[in-house]
Amino acid sequence: MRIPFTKMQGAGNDFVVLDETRGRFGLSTAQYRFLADRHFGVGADQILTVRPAPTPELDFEYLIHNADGGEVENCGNGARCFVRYVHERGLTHKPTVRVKVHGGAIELRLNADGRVTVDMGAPVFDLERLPFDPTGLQPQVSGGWQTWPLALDLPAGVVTAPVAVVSMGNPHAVLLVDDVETAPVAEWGPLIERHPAFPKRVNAGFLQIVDRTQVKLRVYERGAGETLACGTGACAAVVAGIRLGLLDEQVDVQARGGRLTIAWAGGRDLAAPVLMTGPAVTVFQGEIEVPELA
Ligand SMILES: N[C@H](CCC[C@H](N)C(=O)O)C(=O)O
Repeated sequence: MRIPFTKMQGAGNDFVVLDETRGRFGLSTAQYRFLADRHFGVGADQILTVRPAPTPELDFEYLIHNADGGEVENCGNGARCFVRYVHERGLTHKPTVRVKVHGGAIELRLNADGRVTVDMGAPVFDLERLPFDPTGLQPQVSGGWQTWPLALDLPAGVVTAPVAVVSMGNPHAVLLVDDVETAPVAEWGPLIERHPAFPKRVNAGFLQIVDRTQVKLRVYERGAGETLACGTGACAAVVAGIRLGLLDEQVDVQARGGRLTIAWAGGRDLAAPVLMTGPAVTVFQGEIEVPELA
């Protein structure tokens, strides 16, 4: 099956975008994995799919599949690319669009300066909804909130990683580190991602606080490995930093692939939405022959 696609990136987190507004390709998990493969397919961290809105109050539906082919609840950098895509393709002329995602609905705005602002909705702290199973874990009080001491079984022995847990529709575990450049992302990331306390696995964020309005972040993403930026991860990290009493309400997040700005008034209202602003770039368009893969 020959499929047209658009390659996009948001702060270095890269995507294959598929237009299913006029019909579906009916791709299997293996075919999504093929599209994301950097040697045999196009190559991407996630595959984004544009579909017509399921209900009149929405403008589109937005599906996200990780590089491993699994469908997930939300993708922040992808959301910014999504709104640039639907404008560039003439699928809408509305500067702000409301989009259904697996984890709920989000609002996307294309700004005059070319950056994109996304209302990512309110963070979720309910452990069952995350989902996070705290059985056998004792929370550690930290700055008026809490972290959970995950035991990680490293070759050199067991270490404890105290993580803050929060959902942006998708699950995140945030670990404070002194220096992101020397943080054990490759070693600890996969162990946190697949830790038994996370029944649906988790995205693992490594957060360095520079000051109350600037942080550095690396994320070992569920189903994709370390990416150059993670939008929901940036939201989750800033939310955790604010709840731990370490950050102000607007924070610049420096990821390896670019800068995102996150704002959350959670110090006053935990149900406040998280607003994320950042770049969204179209890299190229193409077509690819996708083999029949069950
Ligand atoms: N790996 C994530 C999905 C993509 C999130 C990330 N690319 C973003 O920009 O939010 C998950 O499994 O929940």
